[in-house]
Amino acid sequence: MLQLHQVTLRYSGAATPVLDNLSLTLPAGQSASIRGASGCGKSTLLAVIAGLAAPDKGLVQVGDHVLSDLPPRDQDAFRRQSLGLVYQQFNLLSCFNVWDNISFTARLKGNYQADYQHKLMALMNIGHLAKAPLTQLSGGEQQRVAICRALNHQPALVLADEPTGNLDEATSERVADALYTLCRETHTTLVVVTHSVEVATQADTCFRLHNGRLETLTGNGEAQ
Ligand SMILES: Nc1ncnc2c1ncn2[C@@H]1O[C@H](COP(=O)(O)OP(=O)(O)OP(=O)(O)O)[C@@H](O)[C@H]1O
Repeated sequence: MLQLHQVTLRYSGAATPVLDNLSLTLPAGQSASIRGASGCGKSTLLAVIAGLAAPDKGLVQVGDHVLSDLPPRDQDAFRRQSLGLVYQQFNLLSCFNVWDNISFTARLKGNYQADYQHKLMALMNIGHLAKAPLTQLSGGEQQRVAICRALNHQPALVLADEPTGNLDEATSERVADALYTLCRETHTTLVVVTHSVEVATQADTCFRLHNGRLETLTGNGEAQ
């Protein structure tokens, strides 16, 4: 279960809060998509859920953990164990090849399984790139490496910021399908920020972020 309770965040110097008393309940294993105008606060919301940005007020609860109640070291451990993050800018390690980038977090967590990694890479159609240096990859290929890395340690919650932003329409559809299907199969809670209607509408609940609050467009996830 992912729960946000009356979360407010205002960046210093901003006239209004980017998140304004925002609440959300998403049952474990369900997926949610978040759309909204550029600059409305979608990436900020993901950063708050991940505990990477502290709200001025409100609580974020992932499973049994209220992140802000944990000391910093335990927050880091929690992120390593339980979160899979797909960043807009990929944040891959350019000194490693594709295989080692994808295995990195799973090795840190101690649940690296080569068979599972092969499966993920095949689903994302990058199996042939295992030995390739990152410098030889297109933006779309790097994006799929980043998605595999986020899923490989089998986290309880995956947060994906524009996971298909660099992909053509056909590849975007395939990658989004694989992401949603894998998360359903593994009972992983998934939050996807996207501008794509096609990607958004595959989620169990579709939200729009507007004026600092979430509105439910379709599905039965709860928000305010
Ligand atoms: N660290 C920061 N300090 C101050 N303002 C910030 C910071 N990060 C983001 N902002 C501002 O907060 C607002 C929301 O930014 P955010 O990146 O969350 O929007 P977004 O909805 O993800 O945008 P996009 O769809 O363009 O990626 C923007 O006006 C942005 O300029």
